[in-house]
Amino acid sequence: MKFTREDIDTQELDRRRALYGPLTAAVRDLVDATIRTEVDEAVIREVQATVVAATAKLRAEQIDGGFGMRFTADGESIAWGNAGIGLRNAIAPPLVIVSDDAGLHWTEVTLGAAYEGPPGLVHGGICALVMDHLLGTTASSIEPRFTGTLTLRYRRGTPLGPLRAEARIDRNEGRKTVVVGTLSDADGVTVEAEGIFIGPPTPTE
Ligand SMILES: CCCCCCCCCC(=O)SCCNC(=O)CCNC(=O)[C@H](O)C(C)(C)COP(=O)(O)OP(=O)(O)OC[C@H]1O[C@@H](n2cnc3c(N)ncnc32)[C@H](O)[C@@H]1OP(=O)(O)O
Repeated sequence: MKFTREDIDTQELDRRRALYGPLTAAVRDLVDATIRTEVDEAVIREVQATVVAATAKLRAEQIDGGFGMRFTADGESIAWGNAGIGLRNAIAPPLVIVSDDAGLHWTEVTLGAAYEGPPGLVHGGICALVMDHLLGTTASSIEPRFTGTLTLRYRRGTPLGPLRAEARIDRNEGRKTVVVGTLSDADGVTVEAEGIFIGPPTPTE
């Protein structure tokens, strides 16, 4: 697994956020526009050439493989390639997860055309991505946990549009943390989730 330390201060972190965040948002918008455009063929071909040229510019200098998980000297995590929350990942919705003192974790997100499965509904795998990340973050609120088993019950279709997901720890059993949660639209719950998240063995195990 790729965990690395970035020797940068908060000011530099903010500068990079301000640089890459808008690029990612523009690419995300491009994905949505690509799905929904009705412009004529000549414009499609022109845009394709423009996008190919832009991609070639970005490829002029690249890292090998994925972005990995980086940490600043202050312990702040930089998971910018992450498929759920990555600041530099246009595939990511992106999720912004918040929590309260009572242990509730939640995220409010709008999923558009790029996340469609059945017509007008969110793809089941995308629901799983949202719930895996939210429940995993909840499980990892004290120490890191990996998904062992994720169980989802799709109660009804999840419409594209604004959604809210919530999670809380149900119980801890040694290295295992069981987390439960829901995904909802304005009319109520669409998906129920339960996850068993496993931590690394303690040195004595
Ligand atoms: C930190 C920042 C926030 C991060 C948020 C992250 C959110 C996203 C989370 C993810 O998506 S993680 C990526 C998807 N998951 C993986 O890739 C995990 C792949 N699997 C593994 O690495 C290992 O199989 C795992 C760490 C889950 C367990 O391996 P171990 O060798 O440590 O388990 P072990 O066999 O020692 O079993 C320990 C306990 O866990 C139980 N267990 C093991 N695997 C399990 C499993 N898959 N499901 C349920 N329980 C499991 C096992 O029965 C046992 O229970 P008991 O202690 O009660 O006997």
